[in-house]
Amino acid sequence: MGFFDRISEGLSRSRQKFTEQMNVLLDRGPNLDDDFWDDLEETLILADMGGSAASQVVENLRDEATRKALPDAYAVLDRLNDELASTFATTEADPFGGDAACVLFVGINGAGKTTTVGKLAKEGADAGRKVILGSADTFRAAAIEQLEEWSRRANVPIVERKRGSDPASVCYDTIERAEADGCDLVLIDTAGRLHTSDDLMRELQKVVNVVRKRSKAPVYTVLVIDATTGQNGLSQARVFDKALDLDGVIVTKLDGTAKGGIALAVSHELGLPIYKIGVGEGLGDLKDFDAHDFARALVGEFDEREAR
Ligand SMILES: Nc1nc2c(ncn2[C@@H]2O[C@H](COP(=O)(O)OP(=O)(O)OP(=O)(O)O)[C@@H](O)[C@H]2O)c(=O)[nH]1
Repeated sequence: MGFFDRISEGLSRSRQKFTEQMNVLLDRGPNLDDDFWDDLEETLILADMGGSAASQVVENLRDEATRKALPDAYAVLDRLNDELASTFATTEADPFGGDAACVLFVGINGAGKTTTVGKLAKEGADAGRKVILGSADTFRAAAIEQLEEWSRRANVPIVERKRGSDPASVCYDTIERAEADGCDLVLIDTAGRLHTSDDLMRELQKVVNVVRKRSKAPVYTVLVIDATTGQNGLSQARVFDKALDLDGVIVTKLDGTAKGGIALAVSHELGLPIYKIGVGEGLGDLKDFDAHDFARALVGEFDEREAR
């Protein structure tokens, strides 16, 4: 299955929900009155795209329509994909682009951090990079074993300490070993924690600070969000970003959720790029993020001529 088809299949539930709302909107005819714009904004919000992104998208389309570039609702919906795509935050710096990088994965319990680290280890090793894993999730014994298993699958080394060790010191050791062995991609898994737990967030700040001070390679702090948590993902992102000054986001479990719009909400509101998306549990189920493909998979393709 091709790349776009895989994302498209994953986002089919999000798309179905969106299309149903869109059909209700179009049943009223193609006039661009106030009700149309209000309903379009509501449709975007219902698709979990967040109030900030939804109002920006509607404002831009409304501006274009006023300039007569978009004469009716069919033309507006035909433009929607491009407008959504351009609402995602972008960046030049890509931790997985090939340059040396030290990447810390943070997020709530079960978001998919360990699985994502494992998939990235394999992807990096297959691309000929010298990868090393750090298991700074010293809280859950199973997490250490899980990461060990991924290190075997990807055939990359792992630095680990016994359960209960200080996570910051595991990071320190991982970076030392990476530098000694000439590794150019350091992937560090951290323990899942609720963003509402102040103590655990402070512990994570310490871990991030140690890594930022110690690593010679650029450090990226990446939030892993489970798409199925919907708007809660936006609350998580706000708190993690405030505490850690995030660099970007990876959105997992986009397969089978109707809440794929959360990727846009987080990226737009916090100005964070989406580095990758997870569309399944398997090794090959982590995809590069492409805003146009994502928007197309999220809302479907509206054919203006067909609708007329
Ligand atoms: N369907 C689906 N499942 C995923 C995806 N990514 C991860 N998972 C599953 O989500 C579950 C939790 O993943 P983990 O990687 O253990 O999550 P974690 O964030 O490391 O969890 P903690 O260590 O508790 O913080 C596992 O069953 C994974 O297989 C994805 O993109 N799609």
